Amino acid sequence: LTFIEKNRETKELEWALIPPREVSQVDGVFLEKNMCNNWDKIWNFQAKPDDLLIASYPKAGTTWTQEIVDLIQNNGDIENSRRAPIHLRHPFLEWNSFSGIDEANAMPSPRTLKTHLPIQLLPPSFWEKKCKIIYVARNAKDNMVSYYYFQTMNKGLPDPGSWDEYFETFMSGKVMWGSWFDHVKGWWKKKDSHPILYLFYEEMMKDPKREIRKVMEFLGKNLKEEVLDKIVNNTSFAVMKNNPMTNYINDIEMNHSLSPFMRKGVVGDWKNQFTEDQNKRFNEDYEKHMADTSLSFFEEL
Ligand SMILES: Nc1ncnc2c1ncn2[C@@H]1O[C@H](COP(=O)(O)O)[C@@H](OP(=O)(O)O)[C@H]1O
Ligand SMILES: CCc1ccc(OS(=O)(=O)O)cc1
Repeated sequence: LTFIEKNRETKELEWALIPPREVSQVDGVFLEKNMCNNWDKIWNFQAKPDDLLIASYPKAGTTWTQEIVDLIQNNGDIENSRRAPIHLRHPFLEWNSFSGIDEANAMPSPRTLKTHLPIQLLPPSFWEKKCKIIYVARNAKDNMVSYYYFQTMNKGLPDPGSWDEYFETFMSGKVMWGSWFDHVKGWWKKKDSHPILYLFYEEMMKDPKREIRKVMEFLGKNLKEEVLDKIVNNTSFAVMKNNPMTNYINDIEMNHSLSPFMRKGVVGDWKNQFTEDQNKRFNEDYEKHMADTSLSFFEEL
């Protein structure tokens, strides 16, 4: 075996020995057990008026949005955005392994923070301080497929079982951070009474420059066209897949040989995963869940 092959084997063996995280609940929402045990600390987090929060359901395009925001804040300075891995640049509020709350508290303002919490579990200080929030959403079918592969490679999350099993788990909302339906609908409603920029993964794929401009305006910045073009290029899937500061390559809980963090980055991959039966069942359930919202998604481009 070459050194690289041996190293990979050792890493995979180490990964296999990491015990899966335990899950518990806060107000009926499944969260990692440490988060639930530390819930008071999370709930009582003190946001500041100039905090920016990036919120999403897991696997909706969070990292992509984070990198876009960071580059806009740094006027397109690529070197500066490569100063640290994305989870250190933007504390992951509720995630204990990265000590999200402690990192946020230690960070100088203005801070950019990340969360996957559903609207009803967001610490109230974000509302009290009227913090700007960017929410990114992705169509449920692609989001489900992406989450399934993420759970297969990430020991920070429960083992998803087979795809067929996972389909049922996701539809019932018994996944970490809760039901996709409640998440996207809750944040959609809140945008009418709070400064929330609601983005869609599919729109970002269709016209990245237009969506990046929206983020820039929301942040009150004014960048030249050439800087915007630079940001478009540097936040493409291909560039971010090769960027060690955005691809979680050094996270010991992730086994990228099972499924890379930067997996496919497309709209419509669900067609390669859903059976005809699952698609039919999904569409029926979807109609019921989404009957009470004006929110709609593209499932293909
Ligand atoms: N620059 C980019 N362009 C398009 N998709 C991207 C992207 N960066 C990350 N993604 C995709 O966004 C998903 C991860 O989202 P999150 O950051 O919320 O975990 C993954 O989807 P896939 O698993 O479908 O490939 C990943 O490949
Ligand atoms: C391992 C912790 C972790 C990292 C990233 C997660 O979500 S997302 O990629 O930002 O959607 C979730 C858990």
